[in-house]
Amino acid sequence: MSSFASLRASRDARLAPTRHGVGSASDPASSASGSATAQAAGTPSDQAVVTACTSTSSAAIAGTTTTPSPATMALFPDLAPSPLEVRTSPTSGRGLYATRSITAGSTILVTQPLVGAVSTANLQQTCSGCFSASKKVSRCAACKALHYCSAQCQRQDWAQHKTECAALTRLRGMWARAYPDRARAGGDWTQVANMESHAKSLPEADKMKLASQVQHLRHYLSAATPDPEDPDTLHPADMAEYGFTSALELLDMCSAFSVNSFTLSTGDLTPVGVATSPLCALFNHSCEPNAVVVFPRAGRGMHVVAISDISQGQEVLTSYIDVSLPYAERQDDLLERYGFTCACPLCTRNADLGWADPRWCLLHRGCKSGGRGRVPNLRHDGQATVRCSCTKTFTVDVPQLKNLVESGKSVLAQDERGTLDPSTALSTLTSLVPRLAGLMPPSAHPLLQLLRLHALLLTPPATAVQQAEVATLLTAAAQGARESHPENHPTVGVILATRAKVMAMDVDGAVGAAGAAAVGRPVVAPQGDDSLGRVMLSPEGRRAKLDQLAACVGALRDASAACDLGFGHGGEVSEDLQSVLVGCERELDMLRR
Ligand SMILES: C[S@@+](CC[C@H](N)C(=O)[O-])C[C@H]1O[C@@H](n2cnc3c(N)ncnc32)[C@H](O)[C@@H]1O
Repeated sequence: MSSFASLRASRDARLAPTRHGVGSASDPASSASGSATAQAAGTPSDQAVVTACTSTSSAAIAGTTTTPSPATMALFPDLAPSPLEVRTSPTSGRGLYATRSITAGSTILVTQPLVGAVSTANLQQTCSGCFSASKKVSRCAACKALHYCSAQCQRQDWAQHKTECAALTRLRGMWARAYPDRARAGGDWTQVANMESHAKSLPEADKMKLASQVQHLRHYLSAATPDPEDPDTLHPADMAEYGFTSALELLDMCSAFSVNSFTLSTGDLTPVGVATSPLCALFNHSCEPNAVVVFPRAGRGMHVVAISDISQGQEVLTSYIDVSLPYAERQDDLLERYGFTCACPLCTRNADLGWADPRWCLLHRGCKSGGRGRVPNLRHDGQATVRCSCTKTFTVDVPQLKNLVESGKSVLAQDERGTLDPSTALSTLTSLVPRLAGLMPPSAHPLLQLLRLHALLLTPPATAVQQAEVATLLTAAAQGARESHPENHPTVGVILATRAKVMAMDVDGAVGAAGAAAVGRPVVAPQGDDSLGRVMLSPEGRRAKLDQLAACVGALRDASAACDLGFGHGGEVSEDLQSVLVGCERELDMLRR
């Protein structure tokens, strides 16, 4: 975790170059997005910032004229060895462009996040040093808030954690005194200043939310150094001490962190917090990205991986949101948090009324061409007529559909907040998932996410029947994810990896029961052990077992190939798959002899 420990020094450091004109005329972007100081002072750069923030078209539009941004390049030495350069487009501000052709699966950039923070819900099972998810973490004895997987991680994080540790310790004590019942129950500043902020163009209500965050921050910063004469009162920190001269500057900084943060995730894409990297924040967005930001190995930084071939001069685009969401939700998220309307090819396609987006469509039962129709307006009362891509129409009971979709979203929201009760959720999903699957394909929202959650709640499977059920759920999820994500997206790899590992599990003594289900064979029960402890099988059982193991090996190889491209040839998921694969191949080999 990073803190504001060196804020004052680093702000001082960044003020000098800003005053001497980092934003030169040859680099309009750096003056456009400018420094917080310049914007607050009301220089001409203000207008440029507002223009960039309210742009409504995508950087991905072919033919958009771009200009190089050498001053921004100079700010980021990590860019020098990468095949990327900063250019500015009139529609989306600065962005990163390929200086040579890049093939799918290549790691384009590796960098350490400047700031990383584990979210509250994940604090107790995630190391705040390397951000790996681990059951064996020890908490910081002083603040009792952060956890570490090793003494080494804790030592390395101490320089960052020291000030916040003091603040958290004091805040914990104050909170316990205020709520005794509840307590019993339970870088580089120049780069930061260069991040885009939308503070000035935000609607009033959003500004108020930001202002409340600023107040929290001021209290938090002062908490580490109590007033000796009044230690029980928390006074907001004097931000002038940190180099801020106006409230707007502070709003700007909080807004910039919100616009430029990334989901911090484990090697298998499980979200555990937020990370900020001013360098990675230079990537513009597309809902059909050609690159992804991943954290393939705990503690080894964030990697930007190409998921399709990128030609020289093409903009490298990542996605700021979950690309499997329907158009309306993607647009809402992007407008609310990032202040722009996306006009990427996927969003543009939504205007084609003859196209049923796999993320938001209904199955046309009995359609010979497997056609689908667009989900009607869920505010519609009663039956709605839906046109299938085969041109025929079918009807849908809208209130019933709305009810199912909303129940699904509510389960997902509980899961995101960390308030999900697993046994209640399991019983809800056992009836909800098949009902939704009768109406929509697995690629549609929220069915795709529910299939994954249902499988997760049944993992590790307790019986061979459950094992087969998990494999079936994940087979559907993988099929859905392929349709709702760009090719080679690591999410598909992670689903395939989970499925393959479940198939290879030894449940009820019947190895690869899910593999049996996958090839339509009965589960093979062992007939006992021989004198060497080897499992004995009848000839028929041996043949079935061979098929099961072959199915597992096939699934593991498919997953491995998908993860290779999605994570840039390496990472925890790929390594894990390799070790399971070696075991299954060895077993298959022995059985064949
Ligand atoms: C993380 S920053 C990306 C870098 C930014 N262009 C800059 O100059 O610093 C996010 C901001 O870039 C702009 N942006 C990113 N992708 C865009 C797109 N597809 N269309 C329009 N604006 C975009 C928006 O203003 C957004 O809030």
